[in-house]
Parts: sequence; structure tokens; C-alpha cells
Amino acid sequence: MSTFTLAQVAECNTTSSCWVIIRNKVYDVTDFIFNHPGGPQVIMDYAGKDATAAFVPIHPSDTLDKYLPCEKHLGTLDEASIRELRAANQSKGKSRDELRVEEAVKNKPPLGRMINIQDIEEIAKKILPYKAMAYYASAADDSISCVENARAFSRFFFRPRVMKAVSGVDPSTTMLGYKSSIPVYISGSALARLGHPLGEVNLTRAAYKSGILQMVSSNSSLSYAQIAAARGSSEQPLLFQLYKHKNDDIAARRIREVEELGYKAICLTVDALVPSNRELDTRASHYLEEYENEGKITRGNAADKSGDVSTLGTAGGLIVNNDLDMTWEKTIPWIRSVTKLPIVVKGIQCVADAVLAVEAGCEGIVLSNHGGRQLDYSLPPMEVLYKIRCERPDVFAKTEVYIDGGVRRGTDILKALCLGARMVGLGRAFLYAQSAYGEAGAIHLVRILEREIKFAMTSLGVRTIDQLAPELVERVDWQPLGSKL
Ligand SMILES: Cc1cc2nc3c(=O)[nH]c(=O)nc-3n(C[C@H](O)[C@H](O)[C@H](O)COP(=O)(O)O)c2cc1C
Repeated sequence: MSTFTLAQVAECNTTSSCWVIIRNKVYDVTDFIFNHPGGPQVIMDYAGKDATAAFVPIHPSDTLDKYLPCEKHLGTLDEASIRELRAANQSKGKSRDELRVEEAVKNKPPLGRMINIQDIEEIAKKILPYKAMAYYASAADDSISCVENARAFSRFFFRPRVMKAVSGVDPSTTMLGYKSSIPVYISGSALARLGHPLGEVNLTRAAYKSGILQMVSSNSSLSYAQIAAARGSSEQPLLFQLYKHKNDDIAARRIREVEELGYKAICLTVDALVPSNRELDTRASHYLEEYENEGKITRGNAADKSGDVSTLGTAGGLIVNNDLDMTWEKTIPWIRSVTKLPIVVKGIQCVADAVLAVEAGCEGIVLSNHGGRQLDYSLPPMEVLYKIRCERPDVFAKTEVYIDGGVRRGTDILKALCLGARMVGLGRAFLYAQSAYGEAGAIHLVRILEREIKFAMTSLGVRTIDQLAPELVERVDWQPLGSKL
């Protein structure tokens, strides 16, 4: 195997060739950046340099072996360069952001003081590195859909029934036939390791211990195999969120891989074909540069100088190579031809598409606008759910309907279930919980929701989930003052 010096790696970085160092190994990632999610981050900032610190939290450990041809694994750094890198890392000192995080972690309240989801979100935003916070919290354009997703729930009020026997209230249910202790699942969200070194594994363990289901993102920061290996038992159901690659062979390989690993469903995301405009995320590197330099702008890349706008934040490199030509007629039968797993379509945003998903034979649909992270002004999923209930109630009998986006309270969950949703997904809340408190945080989040759901079921006069019905909620055409956000 060849050895290289740091200087050689730097020299080989030209306009037509990009070399980087990851874990003391040297790779030619010139083509990789076009073929794998997350690649662009590497070339943008780390071409010719050590990319380990940026690469590792974002990419599963098998990424380079899986996606970069072996001839691009060029060799290793020589001993002197490895020592030089180690010394440079040790003497670098901490950034202001790292020092801020250290202080916030020292002052972090104990988990038992986290009484609701909002408490956990507030703490997580304090302890997360700025870049991770910006990636998790960001939403599209003016965050209208993101904010309205949550506010939509506050336009639905309950019509509780009293004098009903409700002792022994039971919030358990099933999703695709798999039992869940409460009607909540962890929605597939990328890059859990940005927030905590164990990342997705925290969520897998928490899902097992609290008896709920986890959907694993195509862009998880651990490999699909590592996540499967973290299951509490081989029976623990994991669902797989699929971004379908435009190359059918690559997409089929991914589906077969997760099927062999024991994943139980393919959840095809259809609302995020191309990267969206998430300005908090995009601006994170500018913010950090100024923060580290106490307000001064010290450098600026070529794009800054030319006035071009770069919208590549952490998210920018993740949604690449997606199939832009998916259709109901072609894509669902194609997935069926590759796998026997049930198919859920994630990202339904209107009644017409819910009906088409039923006609295409999907076992489930997720009413979702990606947590307001893709098309701003896409309707809040709770409003879409309500429209389906009013216009096409037959959909609920023909497929399982799930909803995500803006869920913050047990009452939100019950409102959705009354209208016909079978399960409710949460994205950011689980990322924040595991970032701030690891596995215990995610378990605690489930307990909070369970407590809130049980209280609300009791107060609504229902003992079991199947007793929740449309008559128990009413949509008002006014927006309550002092709503939850
Ligand atoms: C940081 C982050 C990463 C996400 N990554 C993905 C992803 O890889 N695939 C996907 O289908 N949805 C992804 N989502 C969307 C979630 O699955 C879910 O639809 C959304 O977060 C629900 O909204 P909520 O965060 O308000 O609960 C992501 C969401 C967040 C916040």
C-alpha cells in the first residue's frame, strides 16, 4: 500500500482531482462527491486536507468501502505525517463554539426536570454544536409550513365524553401489524450522530426499551447494519426510509440490503427530490466564522467574492442523485418487483395523492411535508388529514394513514388519531432528546408522551385507541390566542 505525506496530499488537490485524508488514510473522492450523499461537504472545505472530523459524524463507517471504488483508496499517510496531524489536532485548542457547548453541558439540568417536549428542545438547542443545531432546526424558506404544522393542531378542539368506564386505559396499537406501546414512531431523520456519538443506536435501543417503532433514514449516520445490530432482539421491527436513487440498480441494492438485514418496510420518501432552501443551515458556516472571530469576517471563499450564493449547508449534500422521475405507475410496481416488504409512501400532501397511493396498493401513507423542510407553504399534515376525513374517508379503510410534523403533545396525537391516523411520527423531538440525554432522553420522551396520551384518553372517555373517533374532535375556523409556540 502506498504512503503519502501531508504535502503530497495537498499538492494532488487540483481542479480535476480531489484527495482527502480520513482516519489517516488517503482517498481520491473526485467522483465520490457526485455519487454519494454528503460528498460535497468534503470537497468544499477539506480538499487536500484531513477531513476526519467533518466526515465521521455524517457518514456511516462503511460508506467509503461501499461507495468508493477500491482503486480510489490510495493508501495511508506516512508515520511522520500521522504524528504531525496528531500534534496539530492536540495543539489546536478549542473553538469558541466547543467551549460554549462544554459550559452548556456542565449546566444541563437532570433529565427528570424535563417535563415536556419543549423543555427537551430548549436544552438540546443549548448543548448542540451550532452546526448540528442549525441542521436539525432548519426549515424551508420562511419556516411557514414548519410553524404552521404545529399551530394546525391548535385549531382542533375536543368534544370529550364523560361517564364512560375508562379504568385501565390502554394506548397501545399496531403499525403494519407490529405492536407499539403508544401510537408514536420515530420518524426517519438523517445524521443523528451530529448530536450524540451513538446517534441512531440511541434511538434503536430506546425504541426497543419503550416498545415503539423506529424508521431509519437512508441518510443515517451509522450503517444500516450497525443500526440493525443494536436491536434489542431480532424481532424488533425497524422500518427503512428510502430515498430512491435514480439508478435502479443502486436503489435495488439498497432495498435488498435492508431486507436481508431484517428491516420490515420500505418507506419511500416522495416530498424531497432535490435540496431545498434552508437558510439557518446554509448560514451556519458564516455564523460560525464570525462567531469564532468575534464578529469579524476574516476570509471568504471564491463564491463569496464572485457574489454567487452557495446554499449548501449540512443538508445540501444529502439529497443528491434522487430519482426525479418517479411515478405511481412505474415506481411502486418497480419496488414491488424488488422486495416483498410492505410499501409506505412518505410525503403525501393532498387528498388526490392519498387516493392515488391507495390505488397503487401502498400498505401505508405518511401525511407529511418533511417537517416543513422542503416546500414552504405545503399544507400542514393535520389539515390534509382533516380534508381526507371530510372528502375521502374510504382511504382510512384501505390503507394505514400516518402523520408527522409539528407534533408536540399527547393531545396532538389523539386529535390526529380521532380523525383516522393510525400512528404519529416525530422527527426533531427524538433527535433533540437523544442529543441532550442519549438513549435515556429518547426513552424519557416516550414516557412524557405516554403520560400525556393516557391522561387525554381518560379525559376524553376512551379506554382503547380504537374508541377514538371523528366525533370527538371539532375543527374551529379561528386561531387560538396563545397557542403553544
Ligand atoms: C434533521 C432532520 C433530518 C431529516 N431527515 C430525513 C430523511 O433523511 N428522510 C426523510 O424522509 N425525512 C427526513 N426528515 C423529516 C422527518 O422524517 C419528519 O418528516 C419530520 O421531522 C417531522 O416533523 P417534526 O420534526 O416537526 O416532527 C428529517 C427531519 C429532520 C428534522
